[in-house]
Amino acid sequence: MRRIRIFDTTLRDGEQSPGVTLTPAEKLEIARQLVRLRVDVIEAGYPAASPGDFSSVEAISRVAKGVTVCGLARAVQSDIQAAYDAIKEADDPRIHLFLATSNIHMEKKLRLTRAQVEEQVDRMVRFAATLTPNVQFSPEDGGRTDLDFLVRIVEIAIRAGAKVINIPDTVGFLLPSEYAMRMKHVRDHVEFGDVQLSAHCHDDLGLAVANSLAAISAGVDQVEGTINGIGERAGNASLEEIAVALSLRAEQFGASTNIDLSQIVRTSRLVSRLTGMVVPPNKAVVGANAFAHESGIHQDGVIKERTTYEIIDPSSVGLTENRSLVLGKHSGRHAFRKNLEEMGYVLADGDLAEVFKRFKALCDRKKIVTEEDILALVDERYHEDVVGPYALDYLHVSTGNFALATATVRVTGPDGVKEEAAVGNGGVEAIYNALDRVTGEQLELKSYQILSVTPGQDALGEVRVQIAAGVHRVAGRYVASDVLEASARAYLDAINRLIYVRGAKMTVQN
Ligand SMILES: CC(=O)SCCNC(=O)CCNC(=O)[C@H](O)C(C)(C)COP(=O)(O)OP(=O)(O)OC[C@H]1O[C@@H](n2cnc3c(N)ncnc32)[C@H](O)[C@@H]1OP(=O)(O)O
Ligand SMILES: CC(C)C(=O)C(=O)O
Repeated sequence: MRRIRIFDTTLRDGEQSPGVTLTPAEKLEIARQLVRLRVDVIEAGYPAASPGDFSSVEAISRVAKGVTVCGLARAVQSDIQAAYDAIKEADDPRIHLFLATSNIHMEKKLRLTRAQVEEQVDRMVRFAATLTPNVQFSPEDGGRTDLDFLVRIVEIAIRAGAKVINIPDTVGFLLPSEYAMRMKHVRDHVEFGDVQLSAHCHDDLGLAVANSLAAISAGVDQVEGTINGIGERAGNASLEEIAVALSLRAEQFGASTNIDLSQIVRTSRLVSRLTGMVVPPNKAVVGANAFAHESGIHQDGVIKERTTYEIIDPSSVGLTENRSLVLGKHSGRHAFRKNLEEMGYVLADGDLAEVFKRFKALCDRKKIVTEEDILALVDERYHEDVVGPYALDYLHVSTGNFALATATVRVTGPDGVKEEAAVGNGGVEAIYNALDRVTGEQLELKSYQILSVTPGQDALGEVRVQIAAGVHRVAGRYVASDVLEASARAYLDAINRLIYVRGAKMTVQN
């Protein structure tokens, strides 16, 4: 059986989702989980994009062992050099460079002729190959590139030293049969030798996974995608869907992957929490309803025999019942550490002590502490690595059903401690008006969501917000047992990230 290599670009193309800004510590945590998931390649970011991106990719290269770590670069020397400098300590560093080859991109965006693009591909792939033997080249918008020209470009890239050729359907335009034909055509018309062929699909027509699977049937060696299908516009191919489809229908594809399917649900939840991108309930494999049966006939069938209506065994993708851990206010550090290890988290002593302290505080407020509660506490630890300029010291909200709500906040910021009060139509609006006064920011609240981390009246509430300020759109989130406190802190988190995105200094502990 052929082995398909899984190339994860959650940290690069996934982070290109509007509103998603991951901190270096959050990226590192996702990378660690991708190693547990056993992906073959982690595209860790775009090192030339910013100093923050560079240092995240560098940190991931040092920590993510046993996988290929890849950095993206335009076909320009400075991007390629930055990519190499960031990944050079990885076990297997890969430079991924791209240059658009469709007529529309060459004429309107790059303003280059075909001859110039050919020359630049040749020169830049050769340059990348002087830095590392593991060079991947992508003719961007390969899905809309003239086929003869595509063949020509692939020949040039291979001759110049590329070891992986990725043909992206950058704008998600192709149908599965067309994408498969394109892959076959390239393979049939170019001498590949041991060079790998790769697929990279976008979901503009909802066909990213179908196109990726069609490419596998057509013989590609590698597929690229993201966890939960996040990414530019409508997103990328969902890696978890591809991995499960390949596992379930291995005979039809004659292919398998190295993915540890039991890590899928955990990975999906981590990515959703850290990116703030909620997984739709009806999403295949990882949606909340993916294994829920509503109608009587289905329920009857599943009770009699699960496989009447379930083609995937939920436990195979790591979906275990939310077991209530036998952990409470009388539990000690050892039991807590052991439970965390069973969930896949191995924390350093200092981190463990911090999470344990929060766990004890939570036990005072909550009767039953579940696995989800503890995962939320662990995630919050990473979350606090964003040491932006603003921190909430004090919050008081007064609200009812027939008067304006009032909120008083005290915030430590770049100019010291400030206190403000404001009114609003509800508690949250009052808080946000007060925080706007404290920070002096002109913000537009684009979205606000409260999610219950666990069931029950004493559940932890997670608030996710998206704010816009000028050209920037960023997300913030916070988990707390009080939703008004979570609302305030999520908003401040978004403001801190906004400042980070604008290039302000941020302290991060790796
Ligand atoms: C399909 C994809 O997902 S591609 C990856 C997308 N990811 C990103 O863009 C990462 C984040 N990007 C960034 O931080 C910035 O865009 C940077 C640092 C890469 C470049 O920033 P700037 O130098 O300010 O350029 P800007 O983004 O405005 O414009 C892009 C320039 O690169 C050129 N360019 C675009 N693609 C390529 C390429 N593959 N190789 C070489 N040049 C390219 C454009 O033609 C344009 O050049 P021009 O300034 O001569 O017109
Ligand atoms: C950089 C390339 C591979 C890309 O992301 C795309 O074309 O969608």
